[in-house]
Amino acid sequence: MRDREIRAEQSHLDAVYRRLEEKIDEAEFLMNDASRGAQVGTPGALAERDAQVFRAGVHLNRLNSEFEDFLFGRVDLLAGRDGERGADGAYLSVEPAEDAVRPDGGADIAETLHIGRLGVLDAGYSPLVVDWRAPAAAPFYRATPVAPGRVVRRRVIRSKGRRVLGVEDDLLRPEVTARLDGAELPVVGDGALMAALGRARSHAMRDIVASIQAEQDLVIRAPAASVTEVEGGPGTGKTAVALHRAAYLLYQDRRRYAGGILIVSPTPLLVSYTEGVLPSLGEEGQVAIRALGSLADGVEVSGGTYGPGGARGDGADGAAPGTAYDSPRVARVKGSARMVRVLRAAARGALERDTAPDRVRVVVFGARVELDGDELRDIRRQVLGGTAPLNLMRPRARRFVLDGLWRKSGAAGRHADDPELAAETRAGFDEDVTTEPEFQEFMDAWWPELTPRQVLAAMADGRRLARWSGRTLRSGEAADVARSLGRLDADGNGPLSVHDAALLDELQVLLGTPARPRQRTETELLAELGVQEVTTAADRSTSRRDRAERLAEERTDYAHVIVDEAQDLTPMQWRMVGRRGRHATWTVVGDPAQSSWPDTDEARAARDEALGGRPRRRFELTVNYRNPAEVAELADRVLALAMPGAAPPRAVRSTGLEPRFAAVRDGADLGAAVRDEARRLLDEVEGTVGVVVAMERRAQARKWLAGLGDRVVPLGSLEAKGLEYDATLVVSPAEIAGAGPRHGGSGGRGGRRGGGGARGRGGSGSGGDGSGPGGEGTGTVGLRVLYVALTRATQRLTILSGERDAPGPDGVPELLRG
Ligand SMILES: Nc1ncnc2c1ncn2[C@@H]1O[C@H](COP(=O)(O)OP(=O)(O)OP(=O)(O)O)[C@@H](O)[C@H]1O
Repeated sequence: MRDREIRAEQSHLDAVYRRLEEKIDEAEFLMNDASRGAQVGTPGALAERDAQVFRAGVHLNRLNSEFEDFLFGRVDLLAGRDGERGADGAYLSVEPAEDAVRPDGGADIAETLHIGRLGVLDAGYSPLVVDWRAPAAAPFYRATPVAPGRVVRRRVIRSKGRRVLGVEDDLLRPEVTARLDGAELPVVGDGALMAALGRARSHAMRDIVASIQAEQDLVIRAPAASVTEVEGGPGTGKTAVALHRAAYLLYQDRRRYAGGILIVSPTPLLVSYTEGVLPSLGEEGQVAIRALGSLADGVEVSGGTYGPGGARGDGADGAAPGTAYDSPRVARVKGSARMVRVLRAAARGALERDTAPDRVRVVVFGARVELDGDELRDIRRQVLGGTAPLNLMRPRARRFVLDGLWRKSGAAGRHADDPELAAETRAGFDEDVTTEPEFQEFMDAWWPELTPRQVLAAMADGRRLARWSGRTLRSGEAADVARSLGRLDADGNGPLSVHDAALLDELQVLLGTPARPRQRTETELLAELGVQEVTTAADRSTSRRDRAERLAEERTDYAHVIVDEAQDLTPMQWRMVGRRGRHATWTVVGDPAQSSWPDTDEARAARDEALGGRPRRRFELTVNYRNPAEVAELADRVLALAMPGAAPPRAVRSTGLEPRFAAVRDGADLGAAVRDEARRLLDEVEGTVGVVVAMERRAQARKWLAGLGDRVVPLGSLEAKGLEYDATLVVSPAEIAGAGPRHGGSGGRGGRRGGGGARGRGGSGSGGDGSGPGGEGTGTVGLRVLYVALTRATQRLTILSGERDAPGPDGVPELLRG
């Protein structure tokens, strides 16, 4: 029966490809026609022809990129009555017509729809394939056995290129005996979801278009007008849903989202893991996936990542060049909204450099005129009374200095009785002064145009930073921040941390960018010389492309902003991201239980400000598609410590493979044990193995695992965020959670401290005591980081304990004993 069903789907797929080939032939004909170029039609006909060429070209591209499964789904439907449609146009409750099912339980299939990555119509404009994002495709995702609507059978089709490889059916109305074309409706296999979940993982995320679940579909198709907030535990598909939502929004209203969709990801690792998904969904341009450290203009924080709760070190631990890591203490200060005040003072303070001249002297109208230090300070104070960005205050400062010089020049009183002559004298005075190179040099030194990097570099001077931060920062905090910036040279060049990026972005706003005279283009220059503009179509298309690229680079305000792992954004990062979406609608996904930021109240306020006053729709995802139940059960023990009362997501899969516990005792070699355990996992799974260590052990871990091949990935605990591996080796839970040695063997469970009462997953309130990994005791932040580490595995999990974990005789570390 399976073979017969595969053959039936194959013949449908053949028909789809035949139709696509016809379209491609048409497209090629039209393109050749267009390139001959000479035929002139009405503007409307030309526009129509362009649109056809474009659409056919899109199909051609899709086909050429050889999708694994162009066609992936099918639903067989009972006859229906006109159902209600939701705000997104999708049917909400399409119910069968009254007489669709006969009293004896028999029924006929009235309609069959095939679902694919793009819509294809046959020559008579009936759908051969319905685009997965079209409202008509919604029942494929939303129907459940509890609320099947018209769907009798849902089929997932597995195909590669032009070949159908398999089919998996879900029977949603088992009580109905349905017939299709006179024969009983066959049902093959036992569901596609499990097959998808069991697949080996690679270094790139896959789309889930064939198996989106009902609660996920509600988020993907939620109306865009408001803020869509999604919470859910690890593995519930938040990242997957966010990516599919971007594709859905573009499909639904391409014109509106021509302003671009921005997806903000916490780490460059997660960006590279996820960036292949959108092209596979048929969307390439218009969506920018950016890591938090790369949002600010011209700033590129590369390499792995770390969150605010987190990493320590100074970039000397093998991280990519140009990357710096802030200790949790420094990160916590740099991420705090208090920095806004500090940066404002620092930007102003940076004007007063040690090298700034303390007088200006010019020779004008044959006399020497001078302003001394006090006079200049008065002028500066007066100018700074305004609220404009500092660099934009320069013309005002220049005018005030000229006024000061004028008043002292003695020329000011001349021609008091002749305003015209007086004005002429003043103009001559200004021209004489401003054309003097000394004056220009003075202005550049006394009120330089500052760059954000220069101000950040100026903050490396602990004494000055302490002055600028006044009472906003405690003196220890200012000293810590200053020390962390010591790695920059005077112009601010040097390794930046992800937190520095948000500071630079804020400084850019405080300083402003003076308008520069636009460079004239070559064409404009030629036109001025009287040469007629002569361009070819190729020139025009190049310049259009250049313009598109330039726009993409310069874009700072998006139509829709999607924030992944939103629980980790610091207040300063929320300000930075908020600036990119001042007029945007938003989708924000996250999990408070995985947050590595300690000051949750402050972050919440910054988040509220960024999202603005738009109405919010909240969704919760409740099913864990990543972890087998055996792994999830272990992770839930840590969740109970990190967030007592939080409901863990429900794992849908069981592998029968319990996590393995191993321990290194009596000073044995930890590195050798890590290598052995990683090897063992490599033998046991087909795909990737993630080895998660405390942040300070990253460089060591890289050495331990050298030579084991690229299926093994060493990761600092905070770098693991959002990622997944077939197998995970978690090295020393106590180190990852930042449990102090005093917990070792103390008998009590270190993690209880700071738990803070029962709280739902979406609960508000201060979520931690702030001691992060590497801190003095196990704080809730550390436990949340450990929770992330324990929830990365899709198949197998090994826990390797050291002395600090106080493992029992069975190797189970103290923190994980139930
Ligand atoms: N409906 C689905 N069908 C098939 N696979 C799914 C489905 N939903 C999620 N998955 C898979 O489950 C895994 C976890 O998804 P994802 O990374 O989006 O979860 P997450 O909620 O972002 O997790 P975390 O909070 O840990 O970052 C991925 O491999 C994803 O492809």
